[in-house]
Order: sequence, then C-alpha cells, then structure tokens
Amino acid sequence: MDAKALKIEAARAALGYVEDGMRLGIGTGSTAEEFVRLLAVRVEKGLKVIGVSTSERTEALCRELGVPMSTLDETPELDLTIDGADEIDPELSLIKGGGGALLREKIVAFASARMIVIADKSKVVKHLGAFALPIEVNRFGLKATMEEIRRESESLGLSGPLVLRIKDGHPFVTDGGHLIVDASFGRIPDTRALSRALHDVPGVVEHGLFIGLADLAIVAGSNGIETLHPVDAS
Ligand SMILES: O=C[C@H](O)[C@H](O)[C@H](O)COP(=O)(O)O
Repeated sequence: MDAKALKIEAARAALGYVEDGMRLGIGTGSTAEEFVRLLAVRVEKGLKVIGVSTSERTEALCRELGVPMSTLDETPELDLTIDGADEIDPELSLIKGGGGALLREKIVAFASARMIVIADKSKVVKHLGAFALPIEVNRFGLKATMEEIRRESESLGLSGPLVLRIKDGHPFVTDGGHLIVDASFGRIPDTRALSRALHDVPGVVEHGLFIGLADLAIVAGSNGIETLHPVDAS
C-alpha cells in the first residue's frame, strides 16, 4: 500500500470515533484532508456534525465538500479533534506544523475534549526531533527572535540550523500572518523543557511540540491499523 492509501485507512478508522451531533475539530495536512473527504461522504448520508477547521485550507475543503462549519468563537468547546502529525512518540507527544498550521491546530486541540491523531506508520518514532521543529514567530524582530531561540535551545544542549521557511521564493506566511522557523535540533531529549524555553522567547508565537494533547493515535501500516495509547514516560 502506498502512503496515500495508508492515510486513507487511518482516516477511515478515525471516522469510527465520530458520533452524530459531535462538534469536531478538523486538522490540516494531507492525512486530515483524507479524513475530510470521508467525513463529507458520511455527512451527505445524514451524519450531523459541526466542524471547526484548523486552517483556511481545511476550511475551504470542508465548505467545498459540504461539511457544515462553525468557528471556534461560535463553538468554543469541541468534542473531538482529528488531525495528522509529522512525528508521534510513545507518549503521543507530537511534532506538528509541517504545513504551517500549528498555531490554530494547537488552539483547536486545546478546546477539544479528545484529540485523535491519524497517520501512516512512518510518522511513529522513538524520540521526537528528526523532523525539523516548526516554530511560529512574529515578523517583527525576526533576527533577534532567532538569536534568542538559539540561546535558549543551546542552554538545553540543543543545536542545529534554524531556517526561515520559504515557499515559492518568499517567506512562508501562516494563516495568522506570522513566519515559520524550522529548527533542526535532532533528537529532543526533554520536550517539556524545550517547550517552556521556546515560550520564554517573546517573538515566539507558538511551536509545533504537542505534549499531552493526543489521547489516541490511529496508525496505518502494511499490516493494518494500530491504535496507540500514550505510554507514561514519567
Ligand atoms: O501544519 C500542518 C499539520 O501539523 C499537519 O497535520 C502535519 O504536517 C502532517 O501533515 P501530513 O498529514 O500531510 O503529513
């Protein structure tokens, strides 16, 4: 099975957790998009849900396919969020933001009673960090912010290139109007310490470490679907 087929399988399995009447957070990325497509078919057949999207891209797809949508302001408490991830560790801590949607994704996940992550098996890792960590930063003072990120991460023994994300020859701009710095730290031994350190930097809007947010991961591999629960590492 190719990667797309695996994403569809994970998305299909996640649909089994969606109940009539649910207020749903809807993620961003290629896996979340497969979920939206399957959800739309169920909606057409009569399933009643209301969605809150995590990006303009997802919003547009949901509207195009007829999934009823609300905003987080109108619907501030959600029953379930279903979203993809770039990396998933045994605690179900995640790296997200490969598509630049991490800020809205984190806000929506926090507003949800449950979060289910859907992915193909390649996203499952022992330790987070092989995927460069996306950090959303304010445009103002970019160089100073990057310097401060460097200092904070070095104080935790982390180093590696910090690269401003570029798309089509221009800095990538998030739905919130911010920039993304991708930090290639390599293995991140203490994700909580790094999360705190990054939040200490004034120009950092948010980062792509999702810690303690995912309740379940549905992972599709060549041997079928695996359902992963967080393994307590404390
Ligand atoms: O900003 C994007 C999101 O965090 C995505 O959920 C993540 O990058 C995974 O995307 P994909 O399902 O395309 O691998």
